[in-house]
Amino acid sequence: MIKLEELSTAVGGKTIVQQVTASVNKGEFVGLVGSNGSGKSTLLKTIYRVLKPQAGLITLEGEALSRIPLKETAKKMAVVSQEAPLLFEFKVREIVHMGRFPHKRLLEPDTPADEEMVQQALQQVGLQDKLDEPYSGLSGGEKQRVQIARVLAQGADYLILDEPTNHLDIHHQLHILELVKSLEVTVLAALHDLNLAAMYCDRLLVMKEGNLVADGTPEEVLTPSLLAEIFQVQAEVRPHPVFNKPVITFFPTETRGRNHK
Ligand SMILES: Nc1ncnc2c1ncn2[C@@H]1O[C@H](COP(=O)(O)OP(=O)(O)OP(=O)(O)O)[C@@H](O)[C@H]1O
Repeated sequence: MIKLEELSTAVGGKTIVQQVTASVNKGEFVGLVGSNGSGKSTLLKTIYRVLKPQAGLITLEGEALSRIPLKETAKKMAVVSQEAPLLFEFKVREIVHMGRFPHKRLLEPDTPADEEMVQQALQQVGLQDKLDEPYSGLSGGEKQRVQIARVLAQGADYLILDEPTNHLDIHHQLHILELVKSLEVTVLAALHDLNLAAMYCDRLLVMKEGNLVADGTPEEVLTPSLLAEIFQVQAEVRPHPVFNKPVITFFPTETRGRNHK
């Protein structure tokens, strides 16, 4: 379980995340949603320890995160972040092997078991053919799938994903979210596509201007009034005809009301 207690984070002297109290229970797939600039990435960066909390506490399985050595955190928590600048040229297999680093001593060579995990992870994201290709030559969506493969190879119980599907076509969006869901790990993922969030998440946390303003199941949270408040859009929410999850239909701004006299 990841627990946030009154968590605040400042960037450049400005408090961005404001006193967020929330939890991600073991085995849950929790979506983090909110408008651009609402603080989702900043909150996730604080959880994966790129940023230090300004105030408050984060615990992982009951232990204060700040007291857990970074390498131990990496064994438990894998991250797909938005920015992954690479200064050197790596092959796809080398990127995925990086997922094994937390499990090894410095300069310890890769074992056949590591190699098998790497190959299996690439197979799971459908990129086994790209094993020896340069990472920099891949498309944005392929790079994102390699990052997911790295996370799979890491074998962590907690996944922190910052918009893990924003470069993917619809087939791969569904495939990756289904794959992540099937792992039965604990997931906290910032997602922009609210219909996908509704389909895959057990619970949604909604951010607005750095505050957590809603926390509940997709059915509880994704109401027309919340969508209007958070995203300034008019929308209709109905249950999915097969899966019974909420499906949101948005009304384009310029035709708002035209067909609904
Ligand atoms: N390094 C930084 N320096 C200054 N301001 C920052 C920095 N990082 C984030 N911010 C500010 O913090 C706010 C929240 O940004 P954050 O990236 O956390 O939002 P987000 O909800 O993830 O947005 P998006 O949906 O656009 O990815 C924004 O106003 C942003 O400008």
